Amino acid sequence: MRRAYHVDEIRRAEADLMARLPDGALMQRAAAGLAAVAARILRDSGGVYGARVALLVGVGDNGGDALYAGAGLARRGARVRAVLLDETRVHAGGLAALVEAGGRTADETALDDAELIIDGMLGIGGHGGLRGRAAQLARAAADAAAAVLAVDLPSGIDADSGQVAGTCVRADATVTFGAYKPGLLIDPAAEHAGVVELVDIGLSALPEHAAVEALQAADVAGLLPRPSHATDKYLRGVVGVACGSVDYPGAGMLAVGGALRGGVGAVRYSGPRQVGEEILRRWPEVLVEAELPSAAGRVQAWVCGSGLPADDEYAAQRTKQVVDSALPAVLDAGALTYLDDLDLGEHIVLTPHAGEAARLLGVERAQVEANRLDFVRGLAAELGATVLLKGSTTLIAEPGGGAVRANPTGTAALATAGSGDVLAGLIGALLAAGLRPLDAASVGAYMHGLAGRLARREGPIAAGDLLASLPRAWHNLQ
Ligand SMILES: NC(=O)C1=CN([C@@H]2O[C@H](COP(=O)(O)OP(=O)(O)OC[C@H]3O[C@@H](n4cnc5c(N)ncnc54)[C@H](O)[C@@H]3O)[C@@H](O)[C@H]2O)[C@@H](O)CC1
Ligand SMILES: Nc1ncnc2c1ncn2[C@@H]1O[C@H](COP(=O)(O)OP(=O)(O)O)[C@@H](O)[C@H]1O
Ligand SMILES: [K+]
Repeated sequence: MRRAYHVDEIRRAEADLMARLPDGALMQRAAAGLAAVAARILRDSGGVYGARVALLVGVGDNGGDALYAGAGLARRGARVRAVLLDETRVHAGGLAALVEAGGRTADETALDDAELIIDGMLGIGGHGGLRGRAAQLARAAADAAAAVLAVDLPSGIDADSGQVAGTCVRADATVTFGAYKPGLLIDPAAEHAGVVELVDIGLSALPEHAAVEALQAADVAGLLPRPSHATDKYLRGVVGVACGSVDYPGAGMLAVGGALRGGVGAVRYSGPRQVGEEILRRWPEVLVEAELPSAAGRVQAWVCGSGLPADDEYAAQRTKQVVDSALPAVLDAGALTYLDDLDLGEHIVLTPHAGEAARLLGVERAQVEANRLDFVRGLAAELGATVLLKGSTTLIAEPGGGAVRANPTGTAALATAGSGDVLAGLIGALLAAGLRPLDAASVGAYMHGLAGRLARREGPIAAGDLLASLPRAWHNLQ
């Protein structure tokens, strides 16, 4: 699991540790970790000795880290040049160490022939987007041929929210110190960080709950339902799917397809007769049941809403019956328009995209897009349900607070009609198999993204291709 903490939490943990260590020790640890990663990158392109390294050096401790790491590389024979953001404000000890090791200051032409650029302009002390010379240097780094290694985080991203306001450094790799920051897990900032490596500097006084966490492959493998030897189809779980309508039958098909790939023993379909007949033609193994959920056979969880129209009495009734069953359920798409007066709870997973979330909160879509972390937390708290906010980084929040999950497997290939229906079916199956709502939603998003990544290798994908690659995604984790 990758755990990320907010800047004020990291600062408190850092102060606790600094009080117990000699002056400057923490920066030395950070710089040593940074220099080790830089050396590894340079080794892959011909070695540290003689390599040309440019440092972008800001006015704070982020610049200090870069200078001490640069000194370490210079001692190993690298030709290190420091481009200072402000010559009147620079970490004096770091600059002295660099010069003593044979490095020197330079103007920004140092970027032109560098093999590696180390971005030490701004770390967790940064506020707002890059301005003036910092923005200019970020653009020059983007134009240069060198690989870019960010110190702690790419300069200019918002560490706490993952927002990017204006120009910001785009790194190939980031060395982050002590703990992840939410911005390293949430787009658009995460996308600017490249491969993120965590350097342990001994921070221990971090809060019990992370602000944001991201499941990794091993976590997901541990959560996937696995049938025991002596199981049967009912013990594995039965999921009910109340999706699809006469006007939108495809959404019902795709949700059923996702549910069939979610590790349950059986899928029951409840909906219009003609949609049920279509489903049976494609999947004879589905149990096609009554048109209303309350009349269907027993299930352990429901999926409802994909392909349900708004302002429709039958759709409202299907949604209400699913929620009234008090079973765990996924409410997607159309079902999100019928939430008034329903008794939601943590066991209900709502799956809005930013537009649907905006409508539920009575705000503009752009506001949600601009601060997805706050809005997913707010929506979960306000509606009293588990909320999965879809998007380039899908986020999942519980109504009682706690760590928000950020999905690490997203790919733009998923932005294709019907892909959300597959996701809803998949999460419903994981709920029926017994995963708790937060885990079902985050494992579902992880597998959905992984299936998208596998499928896109063969070319552009449609939602149906996700169904075909889900078993491969599953296999990859076993
Ligand atoms: N937190 C930790 O545990 C550790 C932190 N260290 C380093 O210290 C960094 C934090 O250092 P600082 O607190 O000095 O902060 P930074 O070095 O991130 O930034 C400091 C200064 O940049 C200026 N600034 C802020 N926003 C700006 C903007 N948008 N454009 C231009 N200038 C701007 C301000 O004058 C601010 O005081 C971390 O990111 C990390 O690199 C490490 O040295 C050691 C361990
Ligand atoms: N830029 C993106 N990068 C990664 N995933 C995305 C992006 N845009 C959308 N997605 C994902 O694609 C899926 C689209 O779902 P949704 O908006 O409900 O579409 P539909 O209703 O057509 O199925 C969601 O899982 C969402 O997280
Ligand atoms: K930085």
